[in-house]
This record gives sequence, structure tokens and C-alpha cells, in this order.
Amino acid sequence: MGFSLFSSTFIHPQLKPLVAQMTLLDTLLFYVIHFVDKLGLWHRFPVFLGLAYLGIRRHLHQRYNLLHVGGVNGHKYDTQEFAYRTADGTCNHSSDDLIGSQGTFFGRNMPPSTSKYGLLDPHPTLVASKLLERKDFKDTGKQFNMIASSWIQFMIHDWIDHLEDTEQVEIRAPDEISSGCPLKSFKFHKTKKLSTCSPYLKTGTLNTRTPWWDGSVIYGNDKVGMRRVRTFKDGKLKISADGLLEHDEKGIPLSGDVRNCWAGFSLLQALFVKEHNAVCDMLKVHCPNFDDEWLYRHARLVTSAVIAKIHTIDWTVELLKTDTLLAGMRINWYGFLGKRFKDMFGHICGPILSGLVGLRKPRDHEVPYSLTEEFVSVYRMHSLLPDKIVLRDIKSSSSENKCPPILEEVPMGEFVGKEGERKLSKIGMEQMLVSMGHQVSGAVALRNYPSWMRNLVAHDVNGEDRPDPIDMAALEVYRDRERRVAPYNEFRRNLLMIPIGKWEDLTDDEIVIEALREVYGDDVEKLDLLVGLHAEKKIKGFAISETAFFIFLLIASRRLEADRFFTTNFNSKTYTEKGLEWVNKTENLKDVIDRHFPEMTKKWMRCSSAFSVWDSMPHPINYIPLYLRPAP
Ligand code: HEM
Repeated sequence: MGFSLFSSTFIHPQLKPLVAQMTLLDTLLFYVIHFVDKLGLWHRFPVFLGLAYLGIRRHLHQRYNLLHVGGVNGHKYDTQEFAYRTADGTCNHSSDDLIGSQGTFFGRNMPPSTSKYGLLDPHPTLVASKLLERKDFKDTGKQFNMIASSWIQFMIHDWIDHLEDTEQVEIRAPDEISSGCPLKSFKFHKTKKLSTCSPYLKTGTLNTRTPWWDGSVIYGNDKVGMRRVRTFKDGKLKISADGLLEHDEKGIPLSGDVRNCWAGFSLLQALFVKEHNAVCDMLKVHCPNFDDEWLYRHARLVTSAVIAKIHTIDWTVELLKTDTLLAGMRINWYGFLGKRFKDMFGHICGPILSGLVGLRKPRDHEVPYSLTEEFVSVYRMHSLLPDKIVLRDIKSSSSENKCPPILEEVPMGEFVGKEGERKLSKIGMEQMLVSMGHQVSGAVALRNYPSWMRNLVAHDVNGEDRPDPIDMAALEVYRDRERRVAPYNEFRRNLLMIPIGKWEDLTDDEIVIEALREVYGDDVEKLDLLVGLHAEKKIKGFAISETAFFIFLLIASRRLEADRFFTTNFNSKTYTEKGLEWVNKTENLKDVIDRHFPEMTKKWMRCSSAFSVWDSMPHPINYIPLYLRPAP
């Protein structure tokens, strides 16, 4: 329904067409957030008001930023019979067995780009060389460590990957910059495009991973992958005697997802295989009569929920380190009334008071669940990766601030793929985990994209090295354009954000502004999304841009609320009482590390979260109740 009464000069002119589509109530709600946006205020609000702003924003995004791509099959099935996570993600949505399964279309948060510029305008290698490539390493202070950056790759490999075409493309760097490019040209596979039944999009792209938060990164994305990793004894997954992943005869790890792996990522896979196996042991003690299949299914449910919980109330809280987001993320899991209330009374109120987890019915806002093309783009965060890994001596007895002395620095490239796996098995799980805990990650900022990734041997789906190295920085720019993801300003408009009018609205950094002008002239509409997200002035405490965050605000909730196993079936009948208790008692990654390495964090970790740099100070005690905390 259109409502034009409010289309006054108050609204940014470029947002008027979007607002004209809204209902009266939503128009009023839009007015509220737009007013706050004009003053740049929401993140300076006291917690309570900040939460109200985010609540309104999320509501509007749920109404106007979820677009389904592809058909619906409408094939019903018996949800009681499938009270477990299937190998390929089928049978989760209660009235359509295929929704959210492997090989379904990526959805959209906005219509595909209407940009008039070509795929090579400006040239992706020019963008990579002038704006992305690392000049000096910028880090996140003590906020985010290498476990945190590996964690997000661990999650990406649980959720998303694009099906590629067999057809290849070659990109050649323009002569004027080719001498400074590690690769003068590189070849890669196009993204596969298939026709859809969607009115606004003729072709779409397929997700080769299961988009549900189902731990497919360790369990696999289909039956073949699932069989590869299982022992078929007591529900357990394969793991080596040294606690790391097992490998096949070629040296490729045996895990749910092995593409573009590196040691930090495979270490987290191994940690959660250990977690899965520990859940199997626990379940077997309490339910000795059940078989391998029963134990596997229940341990998978529990371990996937532990992963989702850690991401929600530990990792994200460290990424967006403000009181408002701490409150918001806890509300998503436990609800406004908090953990103690939910432990005592269960999920008896609605999503706000009792949280998304445990809702009686999944909520998909009438758009079938998928992850989206835009979600992939905002997670392009390879600049989190450093140039080298700093190995620590955990045998040392000297440990100032629980920080072991440095042993050696190893180029990051040596930790990738099979070579990385060999190195990791020599180093061992404990030394690698402590070293990564003490090393800060790179910052998501311009001119901080790892140079070694501009000449990268990427992997096939099966973990084999590809013959042609790629320039990842340039490729990422190309990918967004190829997939018709809106450029930065169009993206912001579609998210009801105020677009930039000049480079100075984006950043205060004069060197960056000069480089932006060199690449894009004065045309802010041309600015690539990836560049804009990396250039944007950050909210204090946020390690990512506000623009990327608004996509997370929508999708982070959706991953929980649309999933039957976090809503209808998040109960003791499906998880078992002991299984649910396991999830409930695990609050963060430190709890998991402590379970498997009881002495490690006591000896080597000073801070509160395993995702911040381990020698940093713990969170200070704050006596003001969270919701009543004042503006930062
Ligand atoms: C050593 C570590 C890593 C390596 C070697 C690596 C390598 C790659 C490669 C080769 C691709 C496919 C490029 C293409 O053909 O389009 C890719 C995609 C991607 N990577 Fe990474 N990556 C690493 C870590 C990370 C991290 C830390 C993140 C953080 C969020 C990340 C996020 C993504 C995303 C979002 C995609 C796009 C997936 C898609 O197109 O569906 N990666 N990565």
C-alpha cells in the first residue's frame, strides 16, 4: 500500500520511492529511525533507547529486505519422523522439505543492482592495487584475535558458498598498473547462474552449503560428506590421536568442509569434533541403549546449538563491543527477561521477552529461509587475516600477563592447505590455540587486504589445489559486480540508510579520499560495496561497518528464528534433557576450550572472552544493570 502524505522534504529525496511502498505504520516507524540517522545518534543512545532503535530497524528490514529467489516446492513431510538435522539440510521448514537445503538459491535483501557500469569499470585490479592491498598492517587493538577471525571463516563454511560454472574468465591487469600486481592476469570460474521463477530476478545463484546453522562445516553438506567424517561407532566423528583432524592419503583433512582451509580453521573444526564426541560420551552414559545413529543425531543437534550460541552471545558481542549490542545479542538468545528467568520458567513469553531460541513456531516473515547474496558480500572480510602467524612458547615458565614468549613468526601462506595441515600437526593443537589467542587479527579497513592473497592457490570443493593462482582482492570486487550486488550507495538506500553525497561523508582519511578520487573520480554512485564497507568510519567498539551491521541485524536473528531446531524443536524431547542442559550450561568458547584443555585458559588467558587478545584486561565489573546503562 502506498502512503505519500509523509513524503515531505524531511525524507532524504533518494529514499522517497522506498518509503512510498510502506504501510502507514511502517512509514511512521521509518520516520523515527530516519530522524535518528540524520543526527547520527543511535549508537550514542543509552542501552534501552538503542535497543528500541534496533528493534524498529529490524522490523523494517524484515518487512522490506527479504526477497525469495526460486520456487517453493510445498512438499510436506512428517516433522516427527525428521526430528534431527539431515545431511543436506532438507526437512527443516515444516511445510516444505527443500527450503534451506543444499543447492537452493541464494535469496536477496534488495533487488539486484541497477548500476550502469560494466564488470571492469573501474578495473578490479586497479581497485585492488590502489584501495585494497595492505600497505602497513592495521589491527583491531586487543579487540579481536586470530581465533575470532578463524571463527568467522568456520561459520562462513557452515553457511555459504557459490556454485561455480565450468566456464572460466580471465582478468588481465591494465598496463599502467600491471608491474605492481603479483599476477598480471588470472583465471577463475564464473559464478553459475540459473533461471529462477522470481518476478524481479531472471537468474539466480546456488548455495552449495546448507544455509541452516547446522554445523555442516564439521558434518558435511550431503550424505557423501556425512559418511566421510563419521566413525559409525557410538555416534562419533573421526579424529586423530593428537586431537587434530584425520587426513586422507593426499593430506587433505577429513572434515565437513575442506575448501580453502588453513590451520586456524581446521583447528576449530577439530575442537568441535572433540565437542561432538564428548557429547556422544555424555549421551551414552545417560542413554546406554541407544545406537550409533541416535547418538550421532542428538550430538549433532547439541553441538550445532553450542556453535550458534557461542556465535550469538560471545563472538558477536566481541565484534560489536558495546553495551547495546551485548544486551541485543543476549535478548536474541535468552530474551529480555534473561537467562535466569528462562532457566526457571522456560520460554513462556514472546520473542522479545523470552528470546528467539525456543519460540513455539519458526518465524520466516513469510519469506522462505535462505541466506542472501548481500549477506555473502558483507562477510568479505579477508583483511582480518595477517601476514604471519606468531607462534608462542607454551613450555616457557615466564608468562607476563599470561603471555607466553614469542618462539617464531611464520608467513601466513605456509599455513594454508596441505602444507598448513602438516605444519599444524608438528605444532600441535595447544600451542596453535594459545598462539592464535595471543595474536591480534587484522582490521576491516582499506589498504589492509593481505598481499599474499593476491597470489593465492585456491581450492576445489574437494580441497585439491587449483592449477591457476588468483588475485583474491580483485576477484572479490568482480564477484559482487558479477552477482549484481548493489554498489555501496545503492546498497545503503535499499537498507533505508542515508546515502553518501561526497567522499568526505565516508571517511576523514585524506589519503584514502585521494585514492578514491583516482579510482572513481567524483562519482560516489560508482563506489564498490567492498570498498565502501572497508572505508566507512566505524562506530566506536564496532570492528565492522554500520552498513554491514544492518544486514547482520536482520540475518543473525533470522538464522535462529526461522530454524525449527532452534524454535519448535528446541526442547528436551528433541535434544534430550541432558543435551539441552549441555547447551544451556555452555556460555562461550572459553567453556568449550576449558572442557577439552582444562589448564589452558587458567594459565594463558587473562581476558574474559576467548575471542579477544588473551593478555588483555578482563571486562570491568559494571554495577549498573545492563538495560539501564547510560550513553557511551
Ligand atoms: C586463509 C584463510 C582463507 C582463505 C585461503 C580464503 C580463500 C577464499 C577463496 C579462494 C574464496 C573463493 C573466491 C571466489 O572464487 O569467489 C573465498 C570466498 C569467501 N571467503 Fe574466504 N578465505 C579465507 C578466510 C576467510 C575469512 C577469515 C573470511 C571472513 C569472513 C572469509 C570469507 C569469505 C567469503 C564471505 C567468501 C565468499 C563465498 C562465496 O562466494 O559464496 N574467508 N575465500
